[in-house]
Amino acid sequence: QEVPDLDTPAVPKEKHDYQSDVARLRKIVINRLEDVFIRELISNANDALEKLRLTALKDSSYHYGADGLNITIKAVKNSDGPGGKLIIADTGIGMSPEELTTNLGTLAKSGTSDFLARAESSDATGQGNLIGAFGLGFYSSFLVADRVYVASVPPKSPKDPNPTQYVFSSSADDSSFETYPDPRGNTLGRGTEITLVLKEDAADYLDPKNIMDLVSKHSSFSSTFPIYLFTERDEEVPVEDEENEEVTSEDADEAVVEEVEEKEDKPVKTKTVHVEEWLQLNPEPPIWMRDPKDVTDDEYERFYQATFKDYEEPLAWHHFAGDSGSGVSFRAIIYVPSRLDESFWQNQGLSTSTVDVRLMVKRVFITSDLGEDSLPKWASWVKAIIDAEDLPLNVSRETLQSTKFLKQIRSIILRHIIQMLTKLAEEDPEKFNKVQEVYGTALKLGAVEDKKNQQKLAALTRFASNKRERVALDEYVEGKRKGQKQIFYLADVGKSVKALGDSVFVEKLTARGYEVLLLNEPLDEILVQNMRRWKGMAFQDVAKAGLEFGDEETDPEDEKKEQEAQKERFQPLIDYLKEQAKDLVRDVVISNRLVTSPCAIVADKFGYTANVQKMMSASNSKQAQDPMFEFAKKQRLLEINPRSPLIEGLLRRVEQLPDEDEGRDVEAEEDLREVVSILVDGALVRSGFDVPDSNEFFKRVDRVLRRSLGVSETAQADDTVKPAPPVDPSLPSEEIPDNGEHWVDWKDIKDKTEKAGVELPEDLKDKVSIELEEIDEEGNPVHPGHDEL
Ligand SMILES: Nc1ncnc2c1ncn2[C@@H]1O[C@H](COP(=O)(O)OP(=O)(O)OP(=O)(O)O)[C@@H](O)[C@H]1O
Repeated sequence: QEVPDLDTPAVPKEKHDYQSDVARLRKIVINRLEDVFIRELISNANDALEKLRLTALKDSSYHYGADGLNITIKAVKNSDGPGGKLIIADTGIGMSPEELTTNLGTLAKSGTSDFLARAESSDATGQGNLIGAFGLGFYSSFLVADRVYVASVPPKSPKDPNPTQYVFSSSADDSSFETYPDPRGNTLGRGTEITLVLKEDAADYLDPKNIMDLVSKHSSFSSTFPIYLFTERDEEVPVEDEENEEVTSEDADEAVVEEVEEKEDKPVKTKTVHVEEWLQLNPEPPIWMRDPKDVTDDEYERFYQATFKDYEEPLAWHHFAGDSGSGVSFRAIIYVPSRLDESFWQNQGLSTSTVDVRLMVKRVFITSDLGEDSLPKWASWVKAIIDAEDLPLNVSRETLQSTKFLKQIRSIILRHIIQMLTKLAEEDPEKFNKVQEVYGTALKLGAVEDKKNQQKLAALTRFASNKRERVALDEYVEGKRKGQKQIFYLADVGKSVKALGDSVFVEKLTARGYEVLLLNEPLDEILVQNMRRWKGMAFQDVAKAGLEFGDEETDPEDEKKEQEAQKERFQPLIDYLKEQAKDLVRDVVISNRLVTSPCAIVADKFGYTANVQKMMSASNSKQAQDPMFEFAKKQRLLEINPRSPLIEGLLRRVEQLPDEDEGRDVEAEEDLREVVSILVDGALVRSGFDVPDSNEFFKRVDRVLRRSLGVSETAQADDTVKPAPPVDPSLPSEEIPDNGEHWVDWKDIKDKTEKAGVELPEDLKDKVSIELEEIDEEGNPVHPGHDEL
């Protein structure tokens, strides 16, 4: 039966304006020719089919019956000239007239403006990727089509037992679109048919071979439903036996003798037939159902890109089958994307996006919303597809919840992602390094937050150290020195690893060959404090009291004696320092951690390290004003290095101070106090703390410098300054011409100001004369001979 054309002038049409973003978007898309359109349309068709299947699962009044769920592609060449149409149809959920208008005429997606900004500003390269990445699906049709018709009709339902098929029509350069009832009537029964009237230069897409290539390149994984391509060809087929027999039987009598010969010689009669065939383009079972041995890396990558709409390749994946423990067997693939979304650290709370974990039952997509069982924050970047074999197919989310399966999925995925990364660390260190670069901090977050998996996750974390770029805790333990019972670390958020390595606290450990973890990420210190020990070794902050090398007992007897002697010898200095620095530290001790530095400030066991103190002050929380904070702040020790010549010199000076009955030398005492105070402040800075009063500190440094240079301590700098001249109200206000440029080139100013003077505009030059005179601070002329000017 002849159907009226899709677009007849007789039909009354409703005209709509595109939402402005859509107009912007179409401009970008249309100007960049890419092959992605077919992938986008297939992916939309797949979504529509999935939606229908889900709806039918939940609502039994919908059924898709025996007519199947599929996607078809058909190229139709123009009979009267070059060019033609490409028709992509699906038997999915379809769209009502209102849906045609809202879905295709508006962009509701939140990321769209962002995309527009990026796409408009970037150059043409990689646009296909961008389009794919942002899934701007339907509009990519205009890459290849001058005009696009979308005919669509929703399935019959009790609410609408007789839905009308509607058409959306728009040309590539229109800023509006039309909708109208399809003049052909309801030709689809159910679903959507997209007709692309191909541009002249897109005629290649009329060749089925090219479409086959494209689909296998971009879309073989975009759909779990069969994709059929219409093919037609002329074929020479042998004429049917019956006909042949008819011919031979006529002259059967004569032919008997020569039968054999005749059969060989006589050309087989053939005829040309026109064969039309729907060829399935994706005959393979879905990738997760296949044996991992038979799936190539390329297939895994393309499947990932198509399913999770990521234009980059995944870093790693793991394909496995298993049993949930509650009797549900499943197959799954989990992927590690090559980058962590920028929003990862910004989003508060649990955030898994809708495509991240796709739960299927017997190949049927059920949900990607695991609700309260979604992955914990640290693993929220995992992309997974999981297909359960034996759940009842009519599962709704509610019944799913009660099957315990969702909860199990969560721990299954977490377990496997940890297993996979652990294996990767052992077998492919290079790739694991990449994983570290992207997910290092997320894994640390996991080790802090996911108590159940803490040990395994902590084993996957890596830290910088004074010996290696990256070290695992287990590697640290392996490399420990004899007797060593502590894992040494120094933490200072934001400092470079090098600066940490150069710290006074690390110098001795480095010199003696101990490994020190250099922690500069916010989560590092939280993690080690949270875990307290690893494989029986306690974490020890090297900036804190309690540092033990573990070989102290084995020190030879005479060495111990020497230490005792040292303590005795330095006692006068220790007493003196204790008194001088009593506001800053609780005690003064001889250090076992310094090599070349004269002294350092060390946090007591329960005091705050510089790092913690900084974080607390910066957070400006109530905590910082808490008296406990003040108390903990002072829980510090001043450690002095007996081998430093400076300390040795200081000891001599303290000993030389005349005591009360000898008559005090006030000046010498003052001198010494100043030196000590600078030394202690220096130690604070060197140990990462702030000096209590930096003005005082620099004044003292200033005085000591004067003394060492032999400059008078009381001589004042000439502190007269030239006051800023007032504005003369009798002159017109100075106007700075606004030429739109607000940046002034410093060089211009310099050239012009080399000589004092005033630049007059050309037209004023002979009308105005200006005299300049130099004035002093009080505003009096400096050169009485100014009238010579
Ligand atoms: N074949 C189709 N059947 C039913 N609805 C469709 C079809 N194609 C598009 N739509 C509807 O039009 C909307 C817009 O499609 P478009 O491709 O522009 O974006 P999208 O599919 O939402 O995004 P993405 O491509 O990232 O999934 C879809 O969300 C869907 O509701």
